[in-house]
Amino acid sequence: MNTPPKAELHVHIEGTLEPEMVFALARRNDIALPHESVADLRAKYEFADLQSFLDIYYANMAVLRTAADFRDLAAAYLDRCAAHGVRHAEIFFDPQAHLKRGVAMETVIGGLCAALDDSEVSASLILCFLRDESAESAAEALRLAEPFLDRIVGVGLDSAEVGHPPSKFTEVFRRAHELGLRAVAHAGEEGPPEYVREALDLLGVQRIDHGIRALEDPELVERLRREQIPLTVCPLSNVRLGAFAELGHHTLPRLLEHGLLVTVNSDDPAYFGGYADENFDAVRRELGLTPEQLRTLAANSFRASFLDEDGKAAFLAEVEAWTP
Ligand SMILES: Nc1ncnc2[nH]cnc12
Ligand SMILES: [Zn+2]
Repeated sequence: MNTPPKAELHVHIEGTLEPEMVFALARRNDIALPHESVADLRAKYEFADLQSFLDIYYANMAVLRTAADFRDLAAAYLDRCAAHGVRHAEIFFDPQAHLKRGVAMETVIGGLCAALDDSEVSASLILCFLRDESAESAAEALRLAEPFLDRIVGVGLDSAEVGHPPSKFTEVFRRAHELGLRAVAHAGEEGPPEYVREALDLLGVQRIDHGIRALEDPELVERLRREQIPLTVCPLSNVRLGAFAELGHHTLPRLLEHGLLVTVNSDDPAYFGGYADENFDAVRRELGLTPEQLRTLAANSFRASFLDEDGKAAFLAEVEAWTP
């Protein structure tokens, strides 16, 4: 599979927890699992919607206890990036899901950073707030992260979308901006186009994660085009969570035709059947994207990143030099 060098801007590190690692960490931490085998666990990865995925995603996370667990998780993801042409990664993590289980912020960030510091892949961390938890809980997570702000590039917003509009988190995003952090938010994955507008206008985000439902609102599409707001689209995720019946029905080509700054990402690759390179290959195969469109998607990923201008230029030269 030959795909261009790329950045991954939408991956949840907890979503890279492969079933084999669930079992290995359960053994290491002496945790009993309600699954007979790796195959038994994997057989449960049939999702009707976002919530049915989130239920098992949060349950599996219970095996992550120590800094070494978080290090090993991130190291496995970054090794895979290095082997498959992901040159830069901006990695989401969900600290509230760990704090709740008694795992300290320092354990989570310390473990993840041990892997980042050891990797040849350029990488940074984005702290996500869980939108189905309270705004106070999000503010507490940000407060606990303040000693580690030099290790975090930005904040994000994820988990169950419908019924949890961005407006709920205006105050904590205001605080994040005050602390000098960048901001992104999941919006328009299952939620309405209005949530995309709120994320832009109330949270001041620089990218929209998913954003696929924006297409229902022509004025919003025009704004996304005019302002070149990046969308981090996750094709295999959208199919596995039921937004599209099959990949051949995905609206990625329409987003590109509208002139939007679209990127392709994996979201939760251990659950959705493919890492970033496999998402690139799948859209090439199933949507007939041309090598030049793949090059555009890869160039967009660096343009939309939080790298500095020199960093972007160096990676963009690699994309330009790629031969299909
Ligand atoms: N696709 C997704 N949407 C919202 N929250 C998530 N957390 C992990 N994956 C997610
Ligand atoms: Zn996501």
